[in-house]
Amino acid sequence: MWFVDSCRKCRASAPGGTRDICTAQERICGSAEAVPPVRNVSHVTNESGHDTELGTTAVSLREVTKSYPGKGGTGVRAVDGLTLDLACGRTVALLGPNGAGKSTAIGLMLGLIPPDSGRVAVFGETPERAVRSGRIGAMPQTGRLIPGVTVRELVTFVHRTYTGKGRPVPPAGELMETAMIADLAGRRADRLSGGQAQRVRFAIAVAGAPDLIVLDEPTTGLDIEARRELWAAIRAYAGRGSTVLFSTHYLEEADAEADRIVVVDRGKVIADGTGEDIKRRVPGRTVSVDFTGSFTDLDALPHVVSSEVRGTRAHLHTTDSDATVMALAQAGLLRNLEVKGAGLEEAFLTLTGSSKATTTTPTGATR
Ligand SMILES: Nc1ncnc2c1ncn2[C@@H]1O[C@H](COP(=O)(O)OP(=O)(O)OP(=O)(O)O)[C@@H](O)[C@H]1O
Repeated sequence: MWFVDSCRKCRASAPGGTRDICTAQERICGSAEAVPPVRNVSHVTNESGHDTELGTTAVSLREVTKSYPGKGGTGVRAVDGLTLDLACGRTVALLGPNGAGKSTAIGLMLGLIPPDSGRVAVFGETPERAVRSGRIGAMPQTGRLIPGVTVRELVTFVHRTYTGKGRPVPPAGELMETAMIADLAGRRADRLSGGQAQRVRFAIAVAGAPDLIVLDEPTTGLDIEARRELWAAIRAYAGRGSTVLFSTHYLEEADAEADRIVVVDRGKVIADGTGEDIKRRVPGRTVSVDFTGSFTDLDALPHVVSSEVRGTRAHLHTTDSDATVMALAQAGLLRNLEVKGAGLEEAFLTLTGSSKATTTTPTGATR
């Protein structure tokens, strides 16, 4: 059995550990699942009264692999030897192009998908046990709200399934306030806008006051205002000491909302750190010029990783801005030149090595 620094339950302490007693540690130690020890724990008490420890592991994946059968015997390796630890109390973004393995990784963490090999632990337990004990709440990518009931009826019903089960949960009214849906209480759940429905789904996901909430592309398809409102609700929840893991295609969203960004591609982690860390890893720059010609011509310029045209401005993401600028000059395209350091988007495109990767800006334009 693995144990944290010290624990009343297993009566063991890791080298250098203290004898402080912590109920959260007790829960973690109660499992036979292995999670690596984490040091320098500081405590946060969340709204539900549970101790959450910044620095203690909420989710641990060890060499996890998952393949799906494909046509003609060729399988797809969706998750490929993934090793990842998510610390309690943090907000983490899982970023990656289409088909990178984000949803599969989330399915593994939620116990919805069994791994082919490797080990998945959530708060030191199997995902299934963590889900059963109410420690994880999830908002999947798809799923309609039950028709024919009001928002209040739906949220109250889900809330009731969690009350009296040992975990303290906030009153249903407070839950609706947190999810910013109090004003929708009397509305039919199946007749809401996309953004309103997502906030109701968020309320359902947090109804059991989980310590970890997993959100699979929570803002996809929402307009700017709806995204802003959903994030206000998620942020309020995270602020109570809960761990948040979300997958997204919105790079700016990951940069703005996450303490840590984990970039996955072809089922592997290819970058991991803060938005600043990830930007620093990429020496690329953005070269912008006035442009009214063909978009595809720009991709062929030397060292251009990706390009886009917004209005009459072309923005070229390049790994060698000098060479790109020279080529633009030779092509007679050097008008109103501007050269800037790489943003997260350029970093992402360079790291995933593909200008064809589907990334989306918060304005909704997909490339
Ligand atoms: N049930 C399945 N059967 C077969 N292949 C699957 C299945 N689910 C996912 N895949 C494949 O596994 C790979 C990873 O898919 P996954 O949905 O995990 O990626 P993703 O990063 O979440 O993608 P997206 O951003 O498009 O949602 C893809 O190649 C996908 O086609």
